[in-house]
Amino acid sequence: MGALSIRNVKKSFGSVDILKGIDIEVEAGEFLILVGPSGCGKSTLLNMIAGLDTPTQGSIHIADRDVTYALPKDRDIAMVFQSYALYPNMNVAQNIAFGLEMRNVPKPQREEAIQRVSKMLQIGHLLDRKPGQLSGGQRQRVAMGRALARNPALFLFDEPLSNLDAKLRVEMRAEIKLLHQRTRTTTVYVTHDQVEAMTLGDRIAVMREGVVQQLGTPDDIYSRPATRFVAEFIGSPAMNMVGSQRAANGLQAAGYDLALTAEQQGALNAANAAEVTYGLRPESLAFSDAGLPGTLAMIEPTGPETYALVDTAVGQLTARVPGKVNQGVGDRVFLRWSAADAHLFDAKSEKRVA
Ligand SMILES: Nc1ncnc2c1ncn2[C@@H]1O[C@H](COP(=O)(O)OP(=O)(O)OP(=O)(O)O)[C@@H](O)[C@H]1O
Repeated sequence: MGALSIRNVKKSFGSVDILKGIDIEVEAGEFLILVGPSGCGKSTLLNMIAGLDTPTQGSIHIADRDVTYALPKDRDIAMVFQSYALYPNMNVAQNIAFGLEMRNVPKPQREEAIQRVSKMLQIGHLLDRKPGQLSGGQRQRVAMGRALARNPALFLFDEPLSNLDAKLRVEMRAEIKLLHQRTRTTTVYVTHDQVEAMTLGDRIAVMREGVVQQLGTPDDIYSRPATRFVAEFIGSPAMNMVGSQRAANGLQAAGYDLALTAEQQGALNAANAAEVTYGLRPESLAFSDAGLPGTLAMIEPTGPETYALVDTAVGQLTARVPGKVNQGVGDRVFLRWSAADAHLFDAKSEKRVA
């Protein structure tokens, strides 16, 4: 059995069902991401793992122990929040050691823990400062230090980086990853940021309206999204979605034949879907001398690559091309792609067909 089992967990507030039966098994040492749009129930689920709330139905097991109704302090977990929740009157060392003191850990061991985590997080020079004398990134490091001092069985993070500016967020993200590589503490990390999800997670649970739509490795989620929602939620710019109909020899959108592989054709025949959403990641599109004709509507250079919005008969498509684009707005262009790069979804059920 795993380090954390979430079994058929449901949660309702009054008559509103917020979580609709969540099943997740987390292995020891794994870094699991819960990601999804605002209001999908990520924090509600995390709070139940932490013991800050109880499920309406189902159970939660940590290290094979049923903790569904156990108090947070009896769960051997440590939690890091978006708001650092440091004690303003205590210095950094006291903040780090506070949890240990509450558990009556003797002073020499507390000192040892302060040294260990402050070295790991490179905050040794800040131990005498109060939280008010620290930057946002330093505060978040102290909050992590406090959690690490305890050597918990399970680390829980609730959007820990969302209060930091963009540059610091990238730095702290790398630090959290390094920290996990070093400690291998089983971790559940809530975010609505798909880049954090992709870069940090061993596996990602993509949630929508209280349901896990897909649970898989970052590569599974990106390369084989199980639903249209997952396909559009992960990846930036978002996957292009073209509405299409079955035709005698494949798929058509606005009279244009969309290329299919033999395998996709077979899956389509088996799926019996009349309307199909044909998805193409922006990086799957390239400019060419022939292909789908269109007009360049907008050019967004980012430096290493350019996002080009192209108006075509099948709708506006975003292409993500390396380097610069030589053409200008209003120019006629042709888009080309490999059929194998297309993602097919049943337009009705929104589930992946191929
Ligand atoms: N105590 C509560 N009483 C009633 N409704 C609640 C309560 N707590 C949360 N909700 C509702 O449950 C839903 C899920 O909330 P939750 O905070 O889990 O979402 P989230 O995915 O973490 O979103 P965010 O990214 O915005 O934090 C929301 O619609 C929220 O309004």
